[in-house]
Amino acid sequence: MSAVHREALRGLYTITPDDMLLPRLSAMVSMALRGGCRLIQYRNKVAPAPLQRAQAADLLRLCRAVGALLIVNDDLHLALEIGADGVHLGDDDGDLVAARKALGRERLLGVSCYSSLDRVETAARVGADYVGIGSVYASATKPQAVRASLDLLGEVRRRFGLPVAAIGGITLDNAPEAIAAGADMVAVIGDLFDAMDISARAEAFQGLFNHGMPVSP
Ligand SMILES: Cc1ncc(COP(=O)(O)OP(=O)(O)O)c(N)n1
Ligand SMILES: Cc1ncsc1CCOP(=O)(O)O
Ligand SMILES: [Mg+2]
Repeated sequence: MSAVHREALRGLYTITPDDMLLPRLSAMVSMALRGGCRLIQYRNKVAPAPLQRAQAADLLRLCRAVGALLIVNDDLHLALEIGADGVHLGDDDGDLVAARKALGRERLLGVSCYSSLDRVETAARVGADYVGIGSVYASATKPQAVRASLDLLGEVRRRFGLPVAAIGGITLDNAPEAIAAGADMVAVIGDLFDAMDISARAEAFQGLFNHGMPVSP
């Protein structure tokens, strides 16, 4: 993994909300980038494939302009097709070994591990670049998600040395607790994109990593 990639695996990890409008989604992600976020995941569970492709390509353009990384959720082929910086795969999203091979060493592979140390072990064995742990808190975006304990964040970090993204119900209020427990990244949808000022909220999340305290409310 390059130094640039390693550096990006700390801080706010912006995950996109389901949105059927390309300009609106791009405008929202631009605000997160303006707030200093340098890691974006394109996740859209409702858009048809052609719109997904167009949205992901536009987000990649925005990320490239500021030196941020774009990870595509679920879809290795889309990630490779647009030349994204990596893919994030869960339990049902395809073979991890094949994905690692197709991505090469330069592009990132993120793996959802839920609350399972066995899955973290598998992710480490196949050469994942980071793991997602959660849902750490109750998530309005994905209420049915399995829950993971805060303690697991630190345990995964200590035992496997892989960057850990805490996900699920993360807010500006509870993120310090997740970071103190061992999260290298906080992966956020709702509390970022529901904010009145998305840039300010992104900056506040980033500030938790830079100074240990939010920059602004
Ligand atoms: C950083 C991060 N961690 C976990 C997930 C969840 O992935 P998955 O379990 O495949 O669920 P969906 O996101 O596809 O609904 C994630 N996307 N990102
Ligand atoms: C994709 C995913 N996986 C577990 S919770 C979740 C959704 C996270 O969204 P939010 O930050 O709004 O809880
Ligand atoms: Mg998935």
